[in-house]
Amino acid sequence: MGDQWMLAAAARKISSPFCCGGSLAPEFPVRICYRQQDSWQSIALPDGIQALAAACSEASFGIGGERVMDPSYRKALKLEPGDFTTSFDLSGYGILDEIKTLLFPSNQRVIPKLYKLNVYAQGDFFKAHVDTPQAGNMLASLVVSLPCAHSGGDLVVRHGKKSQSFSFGGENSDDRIGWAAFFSDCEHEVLEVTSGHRLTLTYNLFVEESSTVAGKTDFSRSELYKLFVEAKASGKNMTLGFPCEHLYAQGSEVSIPEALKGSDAFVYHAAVAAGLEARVCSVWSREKFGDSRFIGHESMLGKFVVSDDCYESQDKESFDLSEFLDRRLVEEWKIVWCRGSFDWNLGGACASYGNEPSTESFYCAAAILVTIRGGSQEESDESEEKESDEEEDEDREDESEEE
Ligand SMILES: O=C(O)CCC(=O)C(=O)O
Ligand SMILES: [Fe+2]
Repeated sequence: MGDQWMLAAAARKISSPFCCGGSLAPEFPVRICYRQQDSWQSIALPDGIQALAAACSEASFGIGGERVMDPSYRKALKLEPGDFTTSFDLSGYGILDEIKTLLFPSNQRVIPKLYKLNVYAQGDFFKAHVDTPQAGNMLASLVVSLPCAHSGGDLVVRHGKKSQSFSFGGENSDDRIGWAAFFSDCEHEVLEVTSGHRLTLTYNLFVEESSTVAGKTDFSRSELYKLFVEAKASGKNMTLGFPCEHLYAQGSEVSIPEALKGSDAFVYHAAVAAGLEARVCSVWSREKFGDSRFIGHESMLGKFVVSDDCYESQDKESFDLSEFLDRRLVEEWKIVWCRGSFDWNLGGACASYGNEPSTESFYCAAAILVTIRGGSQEESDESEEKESDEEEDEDREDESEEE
């Protein structure tokens, strides 16, 4: 089916950002009240940063289930939310509205939870990691850099082959607030602070379940939507598969479509807007957790590809999940993958470097499956067989073209 390449091309054209940021001048000095042993101290930034730093403790991070203090990977100071209060009011500056517009095209309700205060002094940094999902509905992270003179300490966020830097330091860093938000599965790092103090508040951004408010983004203006409409009118029966660009928290307790991020949400909503049935499947490996099965079953994120079945490799050593996804799902479930060459990001970030230790929460690969119901079942079986033969041929052709 040639259409699948057109659908793939249209899906690739969706340019939904994976991060965003900005800067603003606070109307009033930002105050911080922090606990110092048995008393509380108050400072008005940018003054008092040395004393605030002295009240902080060293910041840890997670490798798998372990909490690690390793100054060669992360060197920074922290205060827990219970140990400080601040006059900085996130809702007062329109930052969340901007994040919602750019990162949440399906208009989910976003709830920020203050996570930490961090001080990065000269020579401090945080190497590449992803933010450990605190729950399935934690989709993004927000860093707010408070007024404090410093240089260096850029935040670099990566998503696939793309990368974006946010620089809060340099001139005016003592009287401006800088911020950056990104989907938490995107790898990011804080480069070394070369002078002064980089003072940040970090927030986890959660979406509220069943909070999608229709009408903000018009999905029907996209080329993808038009192709979905054509596919629906074609009378064919088939299931189109779109590998997700983002990773998703395993065991997510949020139901679709709220849990979807950026361009993945766009694909889902364009299909639904075209009157098609869309669902999300996800795949993960339990290998690192003492159970070497590849499992697919019902999840709150949506239906797994393989429903309640467990897929146990006959030969665990040679089991290749990418192969499984690419070939067996095409052969057995007749999924027509709409994508160019795709490197399944099989939760590469899972259970490795996180900002928190966790063996329970990790990210997994996901795909959006769009079902087109056209003719009768008999016709559908025939056409599916034919489709799958043709599409395998095309797949092979495509691969050889790309090589
Ligand atoms: O401070 C920043 O820009 C990012 C910090 C971070 O990645 C974290 O605390 O997990
Ligand atoms: Fe982080």
